[in-house]
This record gives sequence, structure tokens and C-alpha cells, in this order.
Amino acid sequence: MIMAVDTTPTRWQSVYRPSLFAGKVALVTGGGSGIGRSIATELGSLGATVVIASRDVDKCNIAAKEMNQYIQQNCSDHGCSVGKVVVGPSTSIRDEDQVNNLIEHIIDTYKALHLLVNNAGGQFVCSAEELSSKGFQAVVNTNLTGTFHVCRAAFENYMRDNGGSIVNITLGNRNGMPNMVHSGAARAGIENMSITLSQEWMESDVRVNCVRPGIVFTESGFENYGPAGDMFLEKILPAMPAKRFATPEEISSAVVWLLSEGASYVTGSVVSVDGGSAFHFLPLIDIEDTSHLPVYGTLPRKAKL
Ligand SMILES: CCCCCCCCC/C=C/C(=O)SCCNC(=O)CCNC(=O)[C@H](O)C(C)(C)COP(=O)(O)OP(=O)(O)OC[C@H]1O[C@@H](n2cnc3c(N)ncnc32)[C@H](O)[C@@H]1OP(=O)(O)O
Ligand SMILES: NC(=O)C1=CN([C@@H]2O[C@H](COP(=O)(O)OP(=O)(O)OC[C@H]3O[C@@H](n4cnc5c(N)ncnc54)[C@H](OP(=O)(O)O)[C@@H]3O)[C@@H](O)[C@H]2O)C=CC1
Repeated sequence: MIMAVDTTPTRWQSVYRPSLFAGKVALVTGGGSGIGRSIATELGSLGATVVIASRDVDKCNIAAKEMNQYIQQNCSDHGCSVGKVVVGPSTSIRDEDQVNNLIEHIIDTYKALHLLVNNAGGQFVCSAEELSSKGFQAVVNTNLTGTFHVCRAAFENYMRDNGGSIVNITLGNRNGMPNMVHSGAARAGIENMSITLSQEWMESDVRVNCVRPGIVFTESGFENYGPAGDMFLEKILPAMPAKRFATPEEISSAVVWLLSEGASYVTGSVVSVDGGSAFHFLPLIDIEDTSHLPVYGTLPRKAKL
């Protein structure tokens, strides 16, 4: 079994300019754990007021307390504008009414929503053959429909009239996602949706981009897979060109750049943060039977296993 690791960024410090996001209001969905927690911490340490929201408010409250301790420490060390992490109401992004309630809460309380990171999401390991329609829909509704709900509510309630920057987290699905057909399809949908939104919302000065992580060793994420998660360590890790996974901070760094004015001419893009994995075959499934794909024409014996 995989051992849990503490991903709290203790000695980490953002490479970006202190106070970069002073006065800005951000929403990070799923910001109470893993990658979202790193993004929220970095945005807060750069001066933003960061709302984190997911289904489990207790988890978010504990995480926010720890993040604020880090931000206070980091900012007092460097004399920068102090941001903070606050917790929004319990929200399942699958539920449009809950999403609208969250966005209205943010606008009422903080009077703005400049930056949005759609990080909430997930999936389970299951072959397409065994996956029920309900299971497929649960993952598509969470990742694709949920991301759409949040984007649209943020646009309608604030960004249409004030501009903004949106980053959607997807997943390394370039070669398909054996045993995760639901998530591969949903993330491809998010990437195409983001291109569409980047064009429809250009006139409102809203940029929409995606960050596509490779594999990130987050405690919560890997626990979710149980024994199937061991496959990532035993088979995928040695096959990766970089021979290591990503840190949550490496994903956050790309997200922060895309959110910042330094990416003012970047919209409709997908930034892969995967150590080159997208261009390297990763054995997500074993295909051991050598008798498939009937031969058309003549194949020399030595050209087949
Ligand atoms: C670069 C190269 C990179 C290539 C490699 C890329 C590797 C990617 C690594 C990615 C890592 C991460 O994303 S890490 C992040 C992981 N974190 C998460 O996944 C946490 C978030 N997860 C969730 O919220 C949920 O688990 C979620 C997946 C959305 C399911 O939502 P729900 O809880 O509502 O679902 P449920 O109500 O429990 O179930 C709904 C249906 O789904 C079915 N279902 C649920 N779990 C199931 C399971 N394990 N196996 C089969 N079926 C399952 C149920 O049976 C139900 O159908 P029936 O009962 O049959 O009707
Ligand atoms: N770790 C990895 O290797 C990779 C991860 N990703 C993606 O990055 C994102 C973050 O993953 P990671 O940090 O690893 O894992 P986590 O499980 O820590 O993060 C997932 C977050 O999403 C929230 N969430 C899940 N479902 C919902 C929902 N219906 N409504 C609101 N919030 C929800 C969870 O909070 P709560 O349970 O409280 O609702 C949780 O905070 C996910 O989209 C993941 O799929 C992409 C590529 C690789």
C-alpha cells in the first residue's frame, strides 16, 4: 500500500512577485486538499483573498487555518500585502443551485471575483465494460458539468462586466485514459469547452485556460484509489521520462502564471505540467494477449511477438 505523505508546503515560497494579487478575490474549488490547497496557499501568499469551497466544509476550515498560518508567516517575513484564505458554503459543483449560492455569497461578501480556478474533481478506476451509466454520469457531471456551472455563474455574476481570468484543471488524457474512460472524456470536454469560452468571453476581457497535470502525489488523491493506486508507483513512475511525479506546487506555479497579467495574451490554451509524460508511452493497462488485430497482407514472423 502507498504510504500517506504530508504535502503541506512548509519550506516552499512562491517564485512570483510579492503582492502580485493584492486586492484580488479568487475562488479555488476543491481548495481544501491536494493541488487546490497549494493553489489557494500561493494565491493567498501573493495577496489575494481566496475563497475555497467543496462539499466538506470541516475539511476546508481546518485547511484554511493552516494555510493562513503559513501566509501570515510568509508575508510578515517579506513585508508584502497579506492575503487570506476563507471558506465558502458547502458546495457540490454538480448542483447548479449550490454553485449559484456560492458565487452570490462571494459577490455579496467580497464585492468581486477576479480569479477562478476550477480544481474540484476526481474519478475512480473502473474498466469501461464494468462502468455503469450512473458511474459514468457521476464523473462527467462532477468534472465537466460542474466546471461549466462554476464558469457560467462567475461570468454572469461578475466577470461579464468586469473581466477576469479562469484556469480549469484537467488531466493527462492525450493517449486516452484506460480504466478511467469517464474522466478522460470529461477532461477532454473541459479543454474544448475552455476554448469555446475563451472566444465567447473575449469581449468581456475574460481569459480561459487549462492546466493539465501529469501525476501529482497528493495524499487525498492517491488514497482514493486504494490498491489500484499502487500501480501508479510500481508501473507508471518507472516509465515516466522524469522518473518522478509532480509536486502540487509545480501545478500551482503554472496556474498562478496563467491567472496573472503576465499571461495577458494567453487564452484558450492548455499548459501541460507533466515532465514530458504526454509524449512518452505510459503503460496504464497491460495488453498481454498477442493474437489480436488480424493481419491483412503479409507480416514477417519476426515482426510479431
Ligand atoms: C500524463 C499521463 C497521465 C496518465 C495517468 C493519469 C493519472 C491520473 C491521476 C489522477 C489523479 C486524481 O485525479 S487524484 C484526485 C482524486 N480525488 C477524487 O477522485 C476525489 C473526488 N471523487 C469523488 O468525488 C467521487 O469519488 C466521484 C468519483 C466523483 C464519484 O461521485 P459520487 O460519490 O457521487 O459517486 P457515487 O454516488 O459514490 O457513485 C455513483 C456511481 O458511480 C459508481 N462508482 C463509484 N465508485 C466506483 C468504483 N470505485 N468502481 C466502480 N463504480 C463506482 C457507483 O457504483 C455508482 O453507480 P451505481 O451504484 O452502479 O448505480
Ligand atoms: N493528483 C493527480 O495526480 C492529478 C489530479 N488531477 C486533478 O486535480 C484536481 C485536484 O486533485 P487532487 O488535489 O489530487 O485530489 P483531491 O481529492 O485532494 O482534490 C479533489 C477536490 O475536489 C473536491 N471535490 C470533489 N468532488 C466535488 C464536488 N462534487 N463538488 C465540490 N468539490 C468537489 C474535493 O473536496 P470535497 O470532497 O470536500 O468535495 C477535493 O478537495 C482534481 O480535479 C483531480 O482530478 C489531475 C491530474 C493528476
